[in-house]
Amino acid sequence: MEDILFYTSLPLIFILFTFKFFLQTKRHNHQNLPPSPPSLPIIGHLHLLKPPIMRDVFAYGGAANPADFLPILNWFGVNGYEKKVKALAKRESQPEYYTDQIIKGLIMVKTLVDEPDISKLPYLQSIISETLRLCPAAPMLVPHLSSDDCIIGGFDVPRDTMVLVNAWAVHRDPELWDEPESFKPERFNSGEDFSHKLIPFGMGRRACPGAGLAQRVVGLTLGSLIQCFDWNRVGEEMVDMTEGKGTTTPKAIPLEAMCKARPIVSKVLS
Ligand code: HEM
Repeated sequence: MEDILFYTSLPLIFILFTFKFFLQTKRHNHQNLPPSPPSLPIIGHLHLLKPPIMRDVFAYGGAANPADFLPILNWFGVNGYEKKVKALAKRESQPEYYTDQIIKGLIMVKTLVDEPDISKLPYLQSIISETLRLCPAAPMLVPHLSSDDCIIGGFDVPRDTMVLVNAWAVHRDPELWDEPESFKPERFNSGEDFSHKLIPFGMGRRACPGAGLAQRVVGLTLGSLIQCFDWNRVGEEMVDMTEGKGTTTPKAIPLEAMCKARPIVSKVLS
């Protein structure tokens, strides 16, 4: 008799246990919902992601479904998880809204860009290289002094002469660059060796020793800014790229831009 009671109670205990697990999962999911992103200036005409949908996508994406472990629960209608995911799928069906860009964003938003990712983002690197080509931070590099009599480009240069390298002109030389005045990051994807004509860090023994560090930090900063915010101009006019005076090519008119936090920012702030 005791045996019969024991064996008949086993499924009951198992179902109760599973139900408890289900309730815990439910509570856990609700507790872990990240807060909505803080409201930042909104750019009116940009099509923005809906934060509540994103919040639910991330919450359900990481949740365990009890019915996956015990399919019998589906017969009893204890499949709230599945219902929620199906309802979410209906809320998300806006084909005109889900452009390739948005879909790529949804896949990559999962985690914040980190230093090891930078080398795997060649187009980001190309954007940085093209920016340094057109706007080298030190357009005349740093003044050098010839340590001996020498000939540079056919010119006799006596010892102790100050030598300036016009990197700005080298970077826009039509003999060296195709469409030198155009901003074309893709030119760096050709596999060509640019080390002799792209010289924002100088070259040779006195080249910038911080080039590797600078490229990583700029890549990480730019990557994070693109990943975390939607950007736009403040008005209709294009950004004024006129160069101001100074050794480090400041912009004549400081850059002003509008940004709107993407949902991933809530992850950073929470
Ligand atoms: C985007 C960022 C940077 C740019 C565009 C840049 C550019 C340059 C340039 C053009 C030179 C002169 C090279 C020459 O005359 O041939 C230089 C020199 C130098 N840079 Fe940078 N640099 C950057 C970041 C850094 C960082 C992050 C560090 C240090 C951590 C650094 C340290 C130095 C030093 C010590 C020199 C003098 C090297 C020497 O005279 O032997 N730079 N840099």
